[in-house]
Amino acid sequence: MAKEASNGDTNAASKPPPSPSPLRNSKFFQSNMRILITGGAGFIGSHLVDRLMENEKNEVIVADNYFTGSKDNLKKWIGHPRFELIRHDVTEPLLVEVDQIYHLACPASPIFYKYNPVKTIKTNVIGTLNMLGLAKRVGARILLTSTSEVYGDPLVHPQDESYWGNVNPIGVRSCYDEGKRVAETLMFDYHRQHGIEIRIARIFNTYGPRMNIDDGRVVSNFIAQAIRGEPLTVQAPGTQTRSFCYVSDMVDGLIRLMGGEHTGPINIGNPGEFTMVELAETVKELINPEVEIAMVENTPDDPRQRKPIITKAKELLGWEPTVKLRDGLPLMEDDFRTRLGVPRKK
Ligand SMILES: NC(=O)c1ccc[n+]([C@@H]2O[C@H](COP(=O)([O-])OP(=O)(O)OC[C@H]3O[C@@H](n4cnc5c(N)ncnc54)[C@H](O)[C@@H]3O)[C@@H](O)[C@H]2O)c1
Ligand SMILES: O=c1ccn([C@@H]2O[C@H](COP(=O)(O)OP(=O)(O)O[C@H]3OC[C@@H](O)[C@H](O)[C@H]3O)[C@@H](O)[C@H]2O)c(=O)[nH]1
Repeated sequence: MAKEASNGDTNAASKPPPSPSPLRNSKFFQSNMRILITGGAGFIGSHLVDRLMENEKNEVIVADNYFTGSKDNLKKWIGHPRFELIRHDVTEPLLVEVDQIYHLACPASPIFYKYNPVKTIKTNVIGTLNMLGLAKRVGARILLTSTSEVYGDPLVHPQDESYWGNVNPIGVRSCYDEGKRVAETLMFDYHRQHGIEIRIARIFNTYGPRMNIDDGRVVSNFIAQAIRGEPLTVQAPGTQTRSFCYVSDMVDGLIRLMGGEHTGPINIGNPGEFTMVELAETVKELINPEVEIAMVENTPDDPRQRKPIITKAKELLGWEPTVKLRDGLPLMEDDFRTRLGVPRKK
């Protein structure tokens, strides 16, 4: 006779072992890639979530403290069986079983990263250490979204990945640019010392729908100002340059980098280079020819020029941007008009 099981079921020993849960056979458990995105409620992160969720084999977990991000950016996925959202600050350890980690968590707009500089550097250093610790523990591949700001105020122009940069270590931007430089160092030390699979993207200025309206970055400022009919605030001298990448191109580059064989660092950005006066004139022409352009005071240590060389991305990832600034700006305008409640004039 079968030995009585503790639950009183005398037939327990003769039955096949119970399957852990009937959900095992549902779609949820058939995923073959479990992906953590830190900072996934932010601008780039939420677009990355959208793209990764399109693949039914992916299960996506977002960890975000909502400092500059919002649940609103993820509302279409909340409740989806392949999606989880965790309120979590990366300066604290996190344990989740994942195969890949996209580590984006960090405020990106200068006004936000300068707001609490000690927290920004903690996020970059302790946050990256925690995510590397997680990658080591569960054997995950980890991608860091580093930045063109590691080149500082570059003395070499345009910039390729071999340039070591010109960064002020004690300036008001250092919490971010030195923070990201340490984060890159940690990535390579974990790779060399512990064999962790790492990927580093050096992202150049990215724009698109879902940027915070009062984010403070130049493209979101100019578009919101043009829609509201306010002067476009060009920070002096206006001859400083940036190269702007549309967010869908950026997400494509990040996914290719994660899926490829190269650690990086690899520049991901659009080499089209514009002065801030040129950008203001383009926004004025496309969105509101009536607005004025006003020259205002700049902030310390503003890099004077920035343009990526993307030969590595082209050759190693088969990636290059496809959306020109003139095509991307109207797509962002639509989103800003909807959120500001200001429809286009007929
Ligand atoms: N957008 C760009 O032009 C650009 C350029 C270079 C690099 N990057 C990098 O890409 C990443 C994403 O940038 P973004 O433009 O989407 O910025 P964002 O501010 O919209 O998103 C950052 C996200 O990280 C979250 N976050 C911040 N600190 C956190 C913490 N301690 N713990 C958990 N979550 C935290 C925020 O709440 C937000 O959701 C950042 O790492 C940024 O440095 C962006
Ligand atoms: O209203 C504005 C805002 C900004 N600017 C100028 O526009 C340029 C770009 O400034 P942003 O604040 O958009 O961004 P920055 O290029 O300085 O930094 C960004 O670079 C790369 C990323 O890591 C970050 O997203 C962010 O730090 C600067 O020269 C700034 O002086 C204006 O002329 N007017």
